[in-house]
Amino acid sequence: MRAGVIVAGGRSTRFGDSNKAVADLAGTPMIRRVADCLREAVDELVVNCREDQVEAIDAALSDHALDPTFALDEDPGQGPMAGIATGLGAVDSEYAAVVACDMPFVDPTFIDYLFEQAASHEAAVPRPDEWFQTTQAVYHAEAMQVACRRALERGEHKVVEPLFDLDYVVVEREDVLEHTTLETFENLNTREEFKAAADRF
Ligand SMILES: Nc1nc2c(ncn2[C@@H]2O[C@H](COP(=O)(O)OP(=O)(O)OP(=O)(O)O)[C@@H](O)[C@H]2O)c(=O)[nH]1
Ligand SMILES: [Mg+2]
Repeated sequence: MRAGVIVAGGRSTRFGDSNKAVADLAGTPMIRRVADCLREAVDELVVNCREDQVEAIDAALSDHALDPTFALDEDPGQGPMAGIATGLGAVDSEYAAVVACDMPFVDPTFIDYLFEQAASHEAAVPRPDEWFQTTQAVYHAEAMQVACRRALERGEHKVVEPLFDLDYVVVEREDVLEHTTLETFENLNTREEFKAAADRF
């Protein structure tokens, strides 16, 4: 069993006043596009968000084959790492792919590859450039959850911080490019980026 966790508890400030997770992207809410991609790679789906987002996200994912469950931020606005921990706390599977709600081009074959790489380790995290792509990575759910909670207790909010407590595999650029394209990491933040991306579906 493999899980997917979509992290969607952000405030979408660069997008304006509305929740970008459910914003229309070429006729489909963005988060539904992410769930559709994950459907090819996982058996269960958890959506992490704030309580006030549930109704709209649930509607955006209505009748989805993965039948998502929600994991709500108790203390909203603590950043993506807190959301990752909350989401991972709700999965049944040993390993979970964490994907941000604003990555509508996520490549399921690459997610498969990350699951393979994470096996017998505690995480597989792509590093296509100088940054770790911690919101498109596969984690041992329990181990990462514990590491996130520890990092938060230390007052750390950077998502790389819990990695250093884990046995993690780095999927370097060359390896990334052998299995997918950089489009998989593209994340949409502004209305302009939405408009430009919509033309590609
Ligand atoms: N649970 C949770 N998720 C978050 C939080 N902040 C960001 N995220 C999620 O992390 C991912 C990447 O974050 P951003 O691209 O910065 O999204 P955002 O924070 O909603 O948008 P901006 O306000 O424009 O930065 C998105 O999937 C967000 O939903 C948070 O405080 N809590
Ligand atoms: Mg943000």
